[in-house]
Amino acid sequence: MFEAIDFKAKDAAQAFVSSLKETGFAVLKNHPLNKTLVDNLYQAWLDFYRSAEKYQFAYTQDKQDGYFAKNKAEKAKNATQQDIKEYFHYYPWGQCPDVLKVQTQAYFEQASQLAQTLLNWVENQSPPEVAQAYSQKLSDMIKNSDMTMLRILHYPPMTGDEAPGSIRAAAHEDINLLTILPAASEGGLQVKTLNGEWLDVPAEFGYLIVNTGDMLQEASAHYFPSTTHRVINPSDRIQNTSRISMPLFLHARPDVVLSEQYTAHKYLIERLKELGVY
Ligand SMILES: O=C(O)CCC(=O)C(=O)O
Ligand SMILES: [Fe+2]
Repeated sequence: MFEAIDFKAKDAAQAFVSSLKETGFAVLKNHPLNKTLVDNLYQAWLDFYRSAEKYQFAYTQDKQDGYFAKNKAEKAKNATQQDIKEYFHYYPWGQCPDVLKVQTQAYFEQASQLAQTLLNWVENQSPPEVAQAYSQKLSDMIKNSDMTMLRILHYPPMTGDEAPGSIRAAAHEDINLLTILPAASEGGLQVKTLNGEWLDVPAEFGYLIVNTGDMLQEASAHYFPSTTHRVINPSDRIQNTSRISMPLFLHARPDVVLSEQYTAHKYLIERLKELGVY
């Protein structure tokens, strides 16, 4: 089970960073995200996904903003089937339906600010030998970055016609530095522990999931492990239900050196190619 960390506790930063180190993720309670705003966004984006308007926002390969239809959805590295999902990549500079813009931008700012705070915690709590190996301070890696992105996902109700073996989101690791993931509208998210067990993550707004992405793993020479996670298909009881979720992916500027081998840009492009979206 999870031990939730109280975001407002005195030792929160230390507890948070040691959880990332031990498991690649952390569960935060007493977090500052706004439930009403998130609920409203889930409903408003669900309406968008139910309309044909979505097709006017198709993503472009070079910028990666906009709508990814189900048949364009990424295929997790090493997975044999595409995920059963459609999604939208929101960047402040990118495409967004007018009716969703104000609230989506408000949430983007709220979640980005929290992500920055948490990255500062990681920076301050990194052991000296790890911190010395960062090419620049973690907080500088995201300065003026326009790569941080909000992904709004819609997992449609299951129809029974899904390709055998396909799953809402196959096991994967996130590409970015840190991911901020409020409870989805339904359960299904599981994270893999370091001893290989799948653990159900609570889908209650009070618990916020934060996980390490591959770029932080790379920048820390694997001191911080990047968590493997997935979204399993619903049981019979909720077959007819859509699922909406909204991870924020905190990204470094493209020029940032992560390791001897990679800049953030090189790393991202390599990963997008593996996912079949670039
Ligand atoms: O839908 C979720 O709960 C998780 C989504 C996810 O892991 C992702 O899009 O990277
Ligand atoms: Fe993910």
